[in-house]
Amino acid sequence: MSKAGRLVVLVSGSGTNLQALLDASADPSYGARVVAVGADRDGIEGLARASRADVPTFVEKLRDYATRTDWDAAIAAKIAEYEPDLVVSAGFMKILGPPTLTAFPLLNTHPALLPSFPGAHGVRDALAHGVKVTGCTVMLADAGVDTGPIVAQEAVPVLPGDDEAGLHERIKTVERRLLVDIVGRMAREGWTVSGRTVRIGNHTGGEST
Ligand SMILES: Nc1nc2c(c(=O)[nH]1)N[C@@H](CN(C=O)c1ccc(C(=O)N[C@@H](CCC(=O)O)C(=O)O)cc1)CN2
Ligand SMILES: NCC(=O)N[C@@H]1O[C@H](COP(=O)([O-])[O-])[C@@H](O)[C@H]1O
Repeated sequence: MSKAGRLVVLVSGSGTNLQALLDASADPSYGARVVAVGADRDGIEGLARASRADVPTFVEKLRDYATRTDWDAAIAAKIAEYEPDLVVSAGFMKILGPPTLTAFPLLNTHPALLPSFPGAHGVRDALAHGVKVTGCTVMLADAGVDTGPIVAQEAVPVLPGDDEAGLHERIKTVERRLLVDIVGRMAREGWTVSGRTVRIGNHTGGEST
């Protein structure tokens, strides 16, 4: 059974999911704390949020490395410096390779109901398809793109006149609550993975979370 007290959170943008985790971890009973924040780019609000919270940060830019393999090795090594129990991808916009995936559990949050609309533009793609219901997904990442086992999902209605930004903000309100809940439960209760089923705690019933 895995536990998740030490979190490294990876961001690429505004970091509102990160901020929700920082706020939650201020309560010692939450059971997890953000020990570092990493990014693939600098000058983003997510890094500023970490600095304001006195959390160490690091940036590993793909363009600084000769190959993607070199970048994969570098970001995995940087993550390892902080000895995380769980890495949380919260708006991190790079696919992570085997050096990270084989060393740490990677929890990812995605603004669509996987397996629908995977990838970097889930909200845009769902809206373009004309769905009436979308949502968010928290999953354990594997080597694929948003193909890992699903931990939790929550639906969000698409409203008439929604544009991508407005729908995404509505999704993020739900997503932040879901991510904070799941990370906290994983940290306090641990989790197991059996095939595509993730069980948090010692549940032996049919539920998957
Ligand atoms: N091994 C994995 N790593 C990551 C996953 C995953 O499922 N497996 N999820 C992503 C987050 N994500 C969706 O939730 C996602 C983010 C970005 C992309 C993507 O196509 N990225 C491109 C570059 C895009 C850019 O730089 O703007 C790329 O990596 O080449 C797909 C899915 C986090 N990591
Ligand atoms: N496919 C990855 C992806 O689209 N991730 C999404 O980026 C947003 C980041 O918001 P934040 O930086 O304010 O937390 C979140 O909605 C997250 O699900």
